[in-house]
Amino acid sequence: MTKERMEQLREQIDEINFKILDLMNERGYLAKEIGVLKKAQGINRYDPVRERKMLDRLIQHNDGPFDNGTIEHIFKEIFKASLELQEIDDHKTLLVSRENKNENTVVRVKGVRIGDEQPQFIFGPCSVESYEQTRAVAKRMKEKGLKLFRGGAFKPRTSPYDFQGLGWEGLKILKEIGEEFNLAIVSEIVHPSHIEKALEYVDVIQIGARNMQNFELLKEAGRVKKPVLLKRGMSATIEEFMLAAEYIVSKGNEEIILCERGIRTYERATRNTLDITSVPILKKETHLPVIVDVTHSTGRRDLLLPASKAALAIGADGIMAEVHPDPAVALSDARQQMDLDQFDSFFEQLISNERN
Ligand SMILES: C=C(O[C@@H]1C=C(C(=O)O)C=C[C@H]1O)C(=O)O
Repeated sequence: MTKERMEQLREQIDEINFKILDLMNERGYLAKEIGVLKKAQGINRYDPVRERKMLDRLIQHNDGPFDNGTIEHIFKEIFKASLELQEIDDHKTLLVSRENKNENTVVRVKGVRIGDEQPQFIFGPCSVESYEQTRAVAKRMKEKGLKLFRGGAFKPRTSPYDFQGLGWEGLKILKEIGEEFNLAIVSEIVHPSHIEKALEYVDVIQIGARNMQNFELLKEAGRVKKPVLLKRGMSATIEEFMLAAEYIVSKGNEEIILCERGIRTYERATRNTLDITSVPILKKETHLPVIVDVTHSTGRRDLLLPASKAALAIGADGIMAEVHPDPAVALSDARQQMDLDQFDSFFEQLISNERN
């Protein structure tokens, strides 16, 4: 008997659920229409006075069993959801989003296709310190058939007393070595007014983590026809990272490589915390290639190989890492760069892992 009664009651609840659902959606359409009218008149969508009046009237009519606080709470949720519904129509689809463009963007640099099937590798010293130091790394890369060479000439350093890079002199060295070994040069540019001139020297403009929200720099990089390697800011959310890329694309340059380089957390065992799941998230949310900088994220030589394997396994389009002929005397990042022998064994193990 009680069992039957319970079934009956549940049936009634089910019916009421459907009625509430239909009424909620009917209400949603009305709220959306009000949203359109408000937008046309340029008035604020959120109207707390109207909300207060509605809540007061509802409470006056409330005969229980729910108490007034609960009714207020439930209806406030409905108002909030209606407001969100009004705003969804207004969200422009980002140009960098998969929703806007389904196929992968493939960035082509000197015959290398980044974001296509094959993973790609960008190696080189943290900073260009001299012609000889830079050339030694480039030579080793050439021997491996590698094409993408990184090297910092303009170095945004935390301390003004640390090595600031060789500047234009460094870019000249990179250009010369790039020509000698037919390598593509990836180097950071820090000032919007340098972008134009840098086109003569680099094949990929890097925008570093500290400049991810330098909006003038992003806009300038968006105005040129040159691939951009955009690093995630040290404390940037994935959404902020995507919006930084949007700045570049919105100015006309779609050739962007996103680079996850670790984020700042409380963990001190690594230099930064490699946010490995940002890779599949960015691949899903955007159509841009995503690479992982294993050097800056981990800050530890012993983690370069496992972090690289993890990055490729989770879907990264490439790996970036730092190599120096004599890391102990390097002017920047001495503790985390690989020497040439370590580089040989790192790369050998990485590609044999890829082959298997
Ligand atoms: C729908 C409106 O816009 C918003 C949503 C409300 C609602 O869901 O009832 C109420 C006030 C506004 O914050 C409106 O102004 O009527």
